[in-house]
Amino acid sequence: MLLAIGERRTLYMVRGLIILMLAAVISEKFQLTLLSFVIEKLVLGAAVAMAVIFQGEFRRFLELLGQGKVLQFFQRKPSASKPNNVVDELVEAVRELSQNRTGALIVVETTGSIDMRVFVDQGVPIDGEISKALLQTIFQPKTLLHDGAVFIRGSRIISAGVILPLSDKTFSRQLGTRHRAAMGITEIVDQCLCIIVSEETGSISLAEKGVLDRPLTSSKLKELLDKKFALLVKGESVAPGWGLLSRLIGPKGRRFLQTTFRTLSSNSSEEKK
Ligand SMILES: Nc1ncnc2c1ncn2[C@@H]1O[C@H](COP(=O)(O)OP(=O)(O)OP(=O)(O)O)[C@@H](O)[C@H]1O
Repeated sequence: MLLAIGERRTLYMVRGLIILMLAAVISEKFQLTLLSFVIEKLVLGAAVAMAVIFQGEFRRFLELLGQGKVLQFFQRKPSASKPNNVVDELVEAVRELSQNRTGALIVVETTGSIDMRVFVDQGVPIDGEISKALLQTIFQPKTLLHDGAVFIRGSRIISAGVILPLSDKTFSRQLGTRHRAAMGITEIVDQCLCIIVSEETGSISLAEKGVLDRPLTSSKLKELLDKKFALLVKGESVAPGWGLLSRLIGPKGRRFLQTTFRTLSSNSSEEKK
């Protein structure tokens, strides 16, 4: 229940915690003792749950703090960017799959790392460099792995045969479960895109945040992917896991945190000298 399985869900959880904290302050102000007691316990429980959810981020934060490199925490992991050849290999594979009417479903991680527990089935680990040949091979109808989605992180194919959660939205009859699965995963996980090649028509679609952009030509797909990853590289330098916090505190808050931590880091390096 309390797994951080997507930025949007996490955002709702943090909002919930903030609402609870506000309710605690208000009930205390109006001296509603019993309500205040209950809310206080709820806030405590929620805070512990959040600490468990973000344990990875906290651990990394404390490690970097100890090393006096806390600024690194606010820098985006290089995996968010995709070198041109990765997008090229991906688009070339999609173009040929589309020409041959070979169905395909590809989940591409954008910012941060997706908690793979969000997948209904995590599929079979591959951990191979992206290549047109590998993608085409996986989606050949005679292979065992062609059913399901391929999951891409950075420049690597992490797994194949991944089963995604389906969207509950009502669809045009033209769109079957492959498209529903693409919309389902992008509805609940913000930090991914999903590329779909229809087996029936060969049409290419791109799903993001539960919305399908279709039909696309392969050159349009390349344009969209290039634009997306260029934006990510230019984007604010906040660690993926903290994208949520960053959104909550806004640009002023980010500047304040970065200045504070820059000062702290320089103080700690001076102390070392
Ligand atoms: N939940 C899912 N997660 C991952 N892949 C799925 C899922 N559901 C279906 N698929 C893939 O989609 C294929 C079935 O596609 P289906 O024909 O129902 O969808 P479609 O959207 O009409 O696609 P197409 O246009 O290619 O026919 C399955 O063989 C499987 O590979």
